[in-house]
Amino acid sequence: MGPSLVAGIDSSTQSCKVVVRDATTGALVRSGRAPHPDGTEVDPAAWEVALTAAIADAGGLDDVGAVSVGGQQHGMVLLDESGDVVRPALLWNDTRSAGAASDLVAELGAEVWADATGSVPVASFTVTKLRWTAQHDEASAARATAVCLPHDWLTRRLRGGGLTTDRGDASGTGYWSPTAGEYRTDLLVGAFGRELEVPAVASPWESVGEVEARWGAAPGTLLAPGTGDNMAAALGLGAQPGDVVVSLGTSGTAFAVSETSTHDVSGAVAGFADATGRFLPLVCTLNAAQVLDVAARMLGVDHDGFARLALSAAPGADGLVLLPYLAGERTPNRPDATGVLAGMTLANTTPANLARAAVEGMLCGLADAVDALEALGVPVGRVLIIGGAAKNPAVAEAAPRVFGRPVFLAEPGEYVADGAARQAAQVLAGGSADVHWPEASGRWVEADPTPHVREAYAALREATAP
Ligand SMILES: Nc1ncnc2c1ncn2[C@@H]1O[C@H](COP(=O)(O)OP(=O)(O)O)[C@@H](O)[C@H]1O
Ligand SMILES: O=C(CO)[C@@H](O)[C@H](O)COP(=O)(O)O
Repeated sequence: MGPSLVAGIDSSTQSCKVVVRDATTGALVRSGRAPHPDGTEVDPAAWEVALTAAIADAGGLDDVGAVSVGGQQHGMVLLDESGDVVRPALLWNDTRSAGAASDLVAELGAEVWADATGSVPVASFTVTKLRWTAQHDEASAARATAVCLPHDWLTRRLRGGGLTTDRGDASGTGYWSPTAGEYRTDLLVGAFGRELEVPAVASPWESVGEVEARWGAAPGTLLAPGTGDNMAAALGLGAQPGDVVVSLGTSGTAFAVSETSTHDVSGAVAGFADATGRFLPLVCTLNAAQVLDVAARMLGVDHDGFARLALSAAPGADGLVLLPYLAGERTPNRPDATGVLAGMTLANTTPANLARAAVEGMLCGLADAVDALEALGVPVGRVLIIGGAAKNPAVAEAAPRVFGRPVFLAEPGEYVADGAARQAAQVLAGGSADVHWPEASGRWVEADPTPHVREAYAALREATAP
């Protein structure tokens, strides 16, 4: 009998997490983690350092049969002729390429982009970072011979060479068509000025090689294709059409598994592919968990103290409203925006109301995201909440009020790493055999809706529109 364990990796914005699970039952056997450096431009070597530490923290890979990497989407990793990294990676939340995004959309028109790639590019998309590099870092552009994404690069490092990716992550580049399942080299060349080598796109349950011995893996340890972190989370949760997942990590995302592709010309909904052969319409904001981190720091409290403050305030924070665009914003597309605190009076400007306004502002951005999915015809049966900030009791209390419906609060967990592990289990099983892991557990949270909170937020959002 072969090994019965698999490892899933989540190389996300703020940290690297590893889970080791039983391939047959999905039971968690052990796990580990390590932090990533801050910043929106990161040397990929730092991800490898963190992966090495997280694997060690998780007790190593010597007894696992297959490994898969889920990673933050869109980040641009440029390689030279020798396969070395050319410049620090530009991450999904680096807004320097906003001007490049506007130019690319103006050159072809939003409809052409939405038709070709499912999405209208904003600063997050890899294609805009290629244009930015061609214009602002000519020396790096001249050296580059290949482009890949964070999960592609770590997969390459685990294998010891080669470039592979999957449908999910390829769909966030801006030069791959989820409907045709093919690269749009013309779009890459239009952005960068010439061709670059791109990773081969593996099918969902295809093995893309073996893990090199230097990682402490046994000979024959398989590598699964990996995928983007949101696609991996969908897989880890076992999301089905009708489920809308809201992830409150560094990014705030709302996404759903769909049998059909989407092509939103407004650009609000990105028409990604998922990790299983289906599609993953997704809305992403730049401002989620870190809004609460900053608010807690400003108030001089930890996450628990912050929750106590926010829970002690009434819904609506006595009229205090936070538009939380602290990192600029992606949806709506306002890359140069800053946060705005409105409605301050002598009476309502208290620590409790500030904490409440931060929670509500973050959630209102995500409630808008769910509305955008629904407006595109995505069915919203169940809203599931995951991600670091979902651990905060104030978020759990406010979410059903702001979303205006009961929400399913998934048990705190590493759903991206779990999804990667599940993909690894499927690859280990030979691809075609179905792997059945139990559904994610959690609890329903209900509360009376507070539409006045959404209305006050929408008024501020519109009043500050450029
Ligand atoms: N109890 C909590 N309350 C609010 N935020 C939290 C809590 N625990 C963790 N976080 C925040 O969640 C974020 C990490 O979430 P995670 O989903 O792992 O992000 P990512 O995948 O983008 O790296 C950090 O900003 C962290 O401070
Ligand atoms: O850009 C997107 C989705 O399009 C982000 O969701 C990134 O994939 C980063 O995710 P987290 O690190 O916040 O999980």
